[in-house]
Amino acid sequence: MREQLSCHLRIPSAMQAARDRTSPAGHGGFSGFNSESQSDPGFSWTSTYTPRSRMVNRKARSSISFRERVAAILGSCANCFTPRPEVKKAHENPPIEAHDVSASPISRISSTSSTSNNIHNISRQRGDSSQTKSWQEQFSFQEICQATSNFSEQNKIGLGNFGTVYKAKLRDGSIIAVKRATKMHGGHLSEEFRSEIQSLSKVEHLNLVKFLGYVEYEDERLILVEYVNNGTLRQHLDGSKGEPLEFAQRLNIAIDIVHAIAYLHGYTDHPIIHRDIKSSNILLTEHLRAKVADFGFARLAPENPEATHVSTLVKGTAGYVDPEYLRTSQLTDRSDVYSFGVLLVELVTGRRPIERGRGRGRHQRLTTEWALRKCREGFAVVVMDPRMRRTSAVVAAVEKVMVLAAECTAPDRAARPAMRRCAELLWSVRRDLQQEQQRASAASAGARRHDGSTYAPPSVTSLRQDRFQNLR
Ligand SMILES: Nc1ncnc2c1ncn2[C@@H]1O[C@H](COP(=O)(O)OP(=O)(O)OP(=O)(O)O)[C@@H](O)[C@H]1O
Repeated sequence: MREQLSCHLRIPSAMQAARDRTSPAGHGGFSGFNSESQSDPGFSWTSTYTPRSRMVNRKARSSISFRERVAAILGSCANCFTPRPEVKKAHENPPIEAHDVSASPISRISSTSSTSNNIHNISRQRGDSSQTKSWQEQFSFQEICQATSNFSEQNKIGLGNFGTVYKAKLRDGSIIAVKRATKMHGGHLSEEFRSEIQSLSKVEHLNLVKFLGYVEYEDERLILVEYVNNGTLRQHLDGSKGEPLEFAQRLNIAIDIVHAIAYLHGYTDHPIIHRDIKSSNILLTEHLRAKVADFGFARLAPENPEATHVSTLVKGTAGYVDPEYLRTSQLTDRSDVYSFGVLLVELVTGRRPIERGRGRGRHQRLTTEWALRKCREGFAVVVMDPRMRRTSAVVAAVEKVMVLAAECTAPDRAARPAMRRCAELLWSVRRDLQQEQQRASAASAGARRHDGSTYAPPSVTSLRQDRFQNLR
């Protein structure tokens, strides 16, 4: 753990360089990395696919120390391109009743204080001279009690392994999310760890949930993060939130996710591995922008450039964990790529990685295995979430995404593409889809103009089975 912590501390020195590589554009991509300029990379059909999704004992996760959980959540970060934390204003959210709580005297400390105390502030200096005013968030346990109406049921928004998540309204009207550790996660936080928190809090990206601060008070441990107001991707795929997502929206979400993870992996010479990429860790904004949350298991990639992995206790979520990581306990950025591949299948099918309710045996229960088998047989259209509209353009795009998913989930991690490569591929899929849809709508308009008939898109049966022919 000590080694891990020391790795974390080196991040900020290279932060600016990493920032520079990140595009301010929403679904755009990396700067200096123009999606339009990418030639259609096509797909190399060389990977072999024999997914071996396995269960991970979730109980093992509860043994994770508070330190480890916090360390990681911290990557939940911020938008590099705005001067202020993008917290929701009161008028955008249901009001939260704040009432007084009796609390022990709380003293404030600055983020630079070296004294042990119960309040921790994160200050961020912005390099942009137009945004010279650095901002500093200060939080006390008492304030958070008030902001959450004393951790009322009404303000409870979720429950995870770390603890309970609450919505909180700060005095300035901002809305944030507060993760309150269950007491078993308690423990004293060292100065070293506080310093680490300060460091990791500087990892910022539009598609990462911002870390705002933390509070340590008696046996209470609170992590304060940006509130993202439109539920998790899993809730949307389950249909418990919002309208059914169309494929183009899912593709945009995948691209947001790939940007966030590629950013972490490309974080200077000390990449960060998320380790728990899953649909319930993807939060959506009202505009369906995705933000990757919960660095619950994050840790840094190998510090030594010659080292190819870090050895670690296997952690993650059943169905998403890289089988090679499970087998060897050796973690690389390609373990995140595996989880991302599973997530791609989830986006296309709408199903969870493990569908316990679907009959006996592995036939349909292991979604990735099932879906890729269907694709290899030429039935990509069958695996599509039935709530999505199907056109030939969409089916063609789905096929490409499924091929990428097959590559990402290749048993041999050396065969898996880097996240940056995944981004390039998804950009090209989106570009092709948009062009195809524009052509179709132009043809439709033209057809109506000339003869009054409506445009009939090509049959979806014209699947390009050859895409999958080399996938085993
Ligand atoms: N920043 C946030 N903004 C809005 N809602 C959030 C936020 N963070 C978490 N939530 C809600 O709280 C729930 C629990 O989140 P948490 O990160 O603690 O656990 P989880 O990711 O669902 O599971 P696990 O602990 O296994 O990672 C989420 O599913 C989500 O509904």
